[in-house]
Amino acid sequence: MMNAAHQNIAGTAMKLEGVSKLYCAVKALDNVSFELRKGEFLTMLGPSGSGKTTSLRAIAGFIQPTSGRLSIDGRDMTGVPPQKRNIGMMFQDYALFPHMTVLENIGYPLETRGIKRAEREKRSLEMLEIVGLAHCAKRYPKEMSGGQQQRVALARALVFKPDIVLLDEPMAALDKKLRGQMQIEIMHITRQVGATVVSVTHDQEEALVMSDRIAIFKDGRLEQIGTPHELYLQPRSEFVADFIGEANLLRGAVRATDNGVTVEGEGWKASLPKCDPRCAALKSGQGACVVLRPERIHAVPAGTATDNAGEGVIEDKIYLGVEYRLVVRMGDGGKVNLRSRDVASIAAMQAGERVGLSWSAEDIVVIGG
Ligand SMILES: Nc1ncnc2c1ncn2[C@@H]1O[C@H](COP(=O)(O)OP(=O)(O)OP(=O)(O)O)[C@@H](O)[C@H]1O
Repeated sequence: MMNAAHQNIAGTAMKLEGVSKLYCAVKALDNVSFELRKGEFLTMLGPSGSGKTTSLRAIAGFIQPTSGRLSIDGRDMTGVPPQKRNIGMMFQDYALFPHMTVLENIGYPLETRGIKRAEREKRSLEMLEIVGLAHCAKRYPKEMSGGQQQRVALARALVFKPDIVLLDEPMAALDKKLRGQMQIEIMHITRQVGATVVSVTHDQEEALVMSDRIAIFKDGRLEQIGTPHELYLQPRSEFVADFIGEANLLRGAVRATDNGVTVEGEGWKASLPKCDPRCAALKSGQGACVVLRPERIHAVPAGTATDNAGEGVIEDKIYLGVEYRLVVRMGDGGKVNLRSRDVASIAAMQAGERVGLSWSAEDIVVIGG
């Protein structure tokens, strides 16, 4: 994660203001605005067709936005071709040159920038050291493993100190175990050299592991941008709540009471006290969605309802070592998942029995409308 000193010296690396891209009737990007800070690792996450690649291509200069403005380091990028943008790129297939050695591959962007051979080799070797492959300088890409090739590609993307490095599905070609290792390695290397990174992925875990902030895309729109923690604790839409981490989404009706506001469904009730600022956005008679994270729900004896509680029937009880997972069927047939480390009390509960669920008002998110 970015440390405080890092944030203080950081300025704005890139700014998107109302960027849209139309392909005939398709809005590949719809009025996207956000700022990227220097030294930040931002991941664009979203389902297929949500606009991640289009954003990456617009930043790289391969496509021009239909409207809006994109600036890098304060410079308007309208009409600036890719080769005139100081951007490094790493693709999922690495795109290393097979006829060049590892050292020559890394030095290639320096060569195209007119850097002399001795300086090129010195800087390429320094980068090879940073990615831990100094012993492989004379090898050819085909003599390297997938993970090693990826580190060479990363070194090539970083060697000329680009303003921004773009990573396009960087782990897609790696198996699951190597992917986990490389996520951590790429994160460390890019932070070590102070790179500003924009990465694209479908993989929620990868986004959570590597990013300072995550931008969540849906249908060409930026749904929400924030730190992994913010997105998990304060999702602003059902989509984001469901996309980041595991969530129970309970839909119910809003009712104003003497004490505050409740949202109620069949067999459950969530209550916010009058002093809670969230009450202001909730209007009696409207629908709302209550987001409950599985680890924030407590299993209690049935019939001990409070202001923030529900009741249902245990459908599955699964022991996972450090915790139990319970699947509880609610009155309307919907299911609630909970995870509990209170192994002793859950062990006594049986599938088919009624169980109470309780939570505290601070641990829920209420999405109105
Ligand atoms: N060159 C193009 N011509 C027409 N439509 C396009 C073009 N490029 C993208 N689109 C459309 O724009 C929308 C956004 O596409 P984009 O490739 O940015 O999505 P994505 O989030 O990167 O998806 P994926 O995860 O599948 O790569 C999609 O509906 C896509 O079909």
